Amino acid sequence: MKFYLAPMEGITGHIYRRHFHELYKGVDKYFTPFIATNQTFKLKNREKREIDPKINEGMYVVPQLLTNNAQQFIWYAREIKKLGYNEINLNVGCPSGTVVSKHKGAGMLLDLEQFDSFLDQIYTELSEKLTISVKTRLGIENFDDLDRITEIYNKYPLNELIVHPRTRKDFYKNSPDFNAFRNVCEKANMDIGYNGDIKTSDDIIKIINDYNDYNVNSIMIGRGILTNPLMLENYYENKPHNNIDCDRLKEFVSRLFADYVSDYTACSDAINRMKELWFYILEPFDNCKEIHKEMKKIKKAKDKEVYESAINNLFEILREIEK
Ligand SMILES: Cc1cc2nc3c(=O)[nH]c(=O)nc-3n(C[C@H](O)[C@H](O)[C@H](O)COP(=O)(O)O)c2cc1C
Repeated sequence: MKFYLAPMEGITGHIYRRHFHELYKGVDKYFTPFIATNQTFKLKNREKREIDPKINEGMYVVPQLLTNNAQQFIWYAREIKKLGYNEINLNVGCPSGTVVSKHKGAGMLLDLEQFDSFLDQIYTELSEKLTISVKTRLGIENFDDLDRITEIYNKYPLNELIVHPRTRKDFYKNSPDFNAFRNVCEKANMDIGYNGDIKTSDDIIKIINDYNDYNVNSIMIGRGILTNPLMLENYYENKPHNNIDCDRLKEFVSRLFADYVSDYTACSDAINRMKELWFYILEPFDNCKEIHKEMKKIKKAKDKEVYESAINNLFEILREIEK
């Protein structure tokens, strides 16, 4: 089984990926947060940095595109290929209202004929040796179109279909629908990846065991790794999933913060970026009053000193818990 770090806009950018890769093991592929194509046919500086081969050196990085325009997909894909990437991922999952209303992300599933013709155009015109994987939801309001969606994917030589078995309507609520996932596994003719709510080694083992008879070759993990970056090592080394290794975590968040501070003009932006990550890291400690208190301080922090003092206190508490 291969493990992928899910693309997460605003969190798993190049800084997160680099430090994660230097400090933690277990991820085979890293997906960039989506790059939205546009008619200027120009990569923004921020996007260029995200896929700069030097910045991503030593990691298998897959740039992800968000678009419903075949010509734009083709232009961006060629630019990305020129940089040395051999795989591109198409986002057919983003549930955000502004994205879906433009028939992008999960919104591509609103008009399946149009979606089919989009895939047809990119596969007809992109003659370069470039593999395309898709990260997809399985419907808009319900799973009624599931068979048709799978049929469409089956028409094209996709490298891999990474399935997040929720509808657009679900956003990230409700549980992933395993009947819908099994249905895709039964009918799809390509490699399949699973994504959604994998938080512990037991969740991983369940996917491996339950879909042993199908082409499920990868598991993509987002929030589980944000919560505990040690998650895959815990799985490989048979350690409890709440093993966090405070020293390494402290090193990780310190490096991230230092790089965000130098990346942003305002320190408060770097703090905001960290707050988002702390929300996930501290989720398992929701019932711990002392942690709540420090979390509140982090939420209010506007300058480096206040933020760092709260972090130091947090690690003292986490170390006590670790004992
Ligand atoms: C804050 C946030 C940002 C996300 N950004 C992206 C993105 O850029 N591209 C994408 O395909 N999915 C994105 N996702 C979805 C995740 O990649 C993943 O499919 C989702 O979190 C479910 O997996 P998980 O339960 O392992 O986290 C995002 C999710 C969240 C919560």
